Amino acid sequence: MSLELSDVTLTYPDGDGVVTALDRVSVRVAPGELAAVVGPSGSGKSSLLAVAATLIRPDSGRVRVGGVQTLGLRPREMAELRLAEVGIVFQQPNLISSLTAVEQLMVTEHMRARSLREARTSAMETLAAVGLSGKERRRPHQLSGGERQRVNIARALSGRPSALLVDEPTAALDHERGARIMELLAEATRTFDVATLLVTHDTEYLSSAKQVLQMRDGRLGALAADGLRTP
Ligand SMILES: Nc1ncnc2c1ncn2[C@@H]1O[C@H](COP(=O)(O)OP(=O)(O)OP(=O)(O)O)[C@@H](O)[C@H]1O
Repeated sequence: MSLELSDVTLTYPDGDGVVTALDRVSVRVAPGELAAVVGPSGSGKSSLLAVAATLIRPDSGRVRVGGVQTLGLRPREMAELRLAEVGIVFQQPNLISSLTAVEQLMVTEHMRARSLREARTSAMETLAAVGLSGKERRRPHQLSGGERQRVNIARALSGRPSALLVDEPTAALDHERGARIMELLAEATRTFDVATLLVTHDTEYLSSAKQVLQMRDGRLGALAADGLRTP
């Protein structure tokens, strides 16, 4: 089940007028596919992620996640859909300092009303899939920056979402670690058959992306060698 935004427009109030953060944006990401969106600061990348994550309702247009059309859903139904179908990787891992890696995942597993035993088994499997076998009982301060980012990614994948939304995953990492995290995201996208939409300033790691799109002034187009080509 893919992630699909069709003709999405989002405005924010700005004094007497409005700012158009997303201007008739359409994008479709298939399961197992990674799409990257690049664009300058203020172009609308965070707004795109927030709408795709069902955190913000657009003014117009349609958002479909995990086969569900979100238009017309009540806030509670949106929250349930988000919990079941959406994984979000924030730029900062925001791990809880007193919890071990496996416990970080179990917190979100438990929110999905799983038994503790099921939650632990699933959390261990997910950590293994991101290369953290043997480090399940470490707390955040006992992990490297890259390993903390892996726990962050594993936590977002732990509910087996249909869509994975990733905000600037390489921003705080050096070149080698940044490249490894992008490879991991590409691999996890295939392993978990998830539709991954990633936004980034970094244009150097885009080879793992199936689609590369460019956001400019709220409009999304294919990234062409000669600049923006609107669809
Ligand atoms: N809550 C808000 N109220 C008013 N305007 C906003 C709000 N959030 C964002 N904007 C405006 O919407 C536009 C898009 O912002 P957005 O945060 O989506 O850009 P971005 O590409 O993610 O930027 P950055 O790379 O700097 O994080 C910008 O003009 C921004 O000033």
